[in-house]
Amino acid sequence: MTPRWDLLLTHATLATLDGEQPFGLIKDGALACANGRIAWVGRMSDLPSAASAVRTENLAGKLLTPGLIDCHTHLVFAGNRVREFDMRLNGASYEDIARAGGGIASSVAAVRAASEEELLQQSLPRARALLRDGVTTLEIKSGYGLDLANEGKMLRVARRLGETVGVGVRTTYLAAHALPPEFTDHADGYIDAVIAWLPQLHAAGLVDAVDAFCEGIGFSPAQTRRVFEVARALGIPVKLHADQLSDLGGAALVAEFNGLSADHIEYTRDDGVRAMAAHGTVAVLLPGAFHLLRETKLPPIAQLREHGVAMAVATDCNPGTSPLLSLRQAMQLACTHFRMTPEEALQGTTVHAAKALGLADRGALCTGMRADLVAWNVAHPAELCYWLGGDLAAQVIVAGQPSL
Ligand SMILES: O=C(O)CC[C@@H]1NC(=O)NC1=O
Ligand SMILES: [Fe+3]
Repeated sequence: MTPRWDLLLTHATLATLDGEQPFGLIKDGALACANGRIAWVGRMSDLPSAASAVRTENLAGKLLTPGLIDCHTHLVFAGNRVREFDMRLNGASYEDIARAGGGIASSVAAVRAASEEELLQQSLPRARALLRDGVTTLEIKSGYGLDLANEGKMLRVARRLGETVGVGVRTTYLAAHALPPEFTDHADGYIDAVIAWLPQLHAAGLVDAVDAFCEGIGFSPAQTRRVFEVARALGIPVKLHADQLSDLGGAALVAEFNGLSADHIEYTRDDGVRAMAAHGTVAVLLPGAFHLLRETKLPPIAQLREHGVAMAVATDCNPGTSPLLSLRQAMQLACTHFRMTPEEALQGTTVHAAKALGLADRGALCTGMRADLVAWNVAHPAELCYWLGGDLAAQVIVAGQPSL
């Protein structure tokens, strides 16, 4: 039977992220889409001669990759915190600012004051900026509402962003991000509330995963564990802001719950890496926050490689530690600061990022996967980590449809 495709892209340099070749590279390749899925991928010389498509486009050697997946963002927020940026340039630490009532708390006030529509309108430009730079799936966390109504507002805005911009969105409930003013000095009572709100938000279809900020200026391992136990009882996967500023054993804790990912992990020790390897927990590396905070403690990249822990890379787009609007820039920082290879960085924003979100239908150029694709104005995948800035995405295709 002659295949009848919707779209056929020819003469492309395919970075499939599949197979034995570095980047899964196929020179002079072709890829066909049908009904939003990849229907055929391979060498031009193997293309079925009778194949035809509604639209055929010759990419003339351009690089074609899977759509990029930003697996860790706080993209929904109001206002910004440029003043803190200036304070940090003058020597204040992230903790100093948080303890002085700035930091996350100031974003909480702004989100609570914003309507759902205002929050959507302020967040749309950030989602569109990431899309223009090749992102076709976004994870978006709550965590600036810190009460039921405002956490729900954030999660609804996250869902609406996906519908409005036309990208895939996975939501993460991060009410355990900071202590709201009404619970000052009463962290355990706030965790009771965080746990109480979860079933209702999950029943409303707003929660795909649960996260917490396990840190000296966040919540303790014991408080984190309480949240995770309720998530597990509800069948919701977990992930964790783990060991970012100190070693609290966060990576081992989220691995114990078969967590999707441990994120940041600058201070994670070998036992945490081994636990992640044993449980298939992905390491999500966030070089934007490392860079903006001028952190010096590197995540345990060598141990992650040694133990075969999948490494993802994300923007951590947020107004405090990582106002980063380019996942490609995060890849560049991951190579420059963390010495990841360009192949590891691209794996980190495709196949490994999909794993960090529990998604098996995207992240590589394989038959049957979602036809989320980016055609780039470059010839080799390493250039995605090489160029700083620039407008490299020639076409972004989501579920087989051009999105730009
Ligand atoms: O500063 C913010 O607004 C969020 C910072 C972000 N959240 C977290 O737990 N760690 C981070 O880097
Ligand atoms: Fe974060």
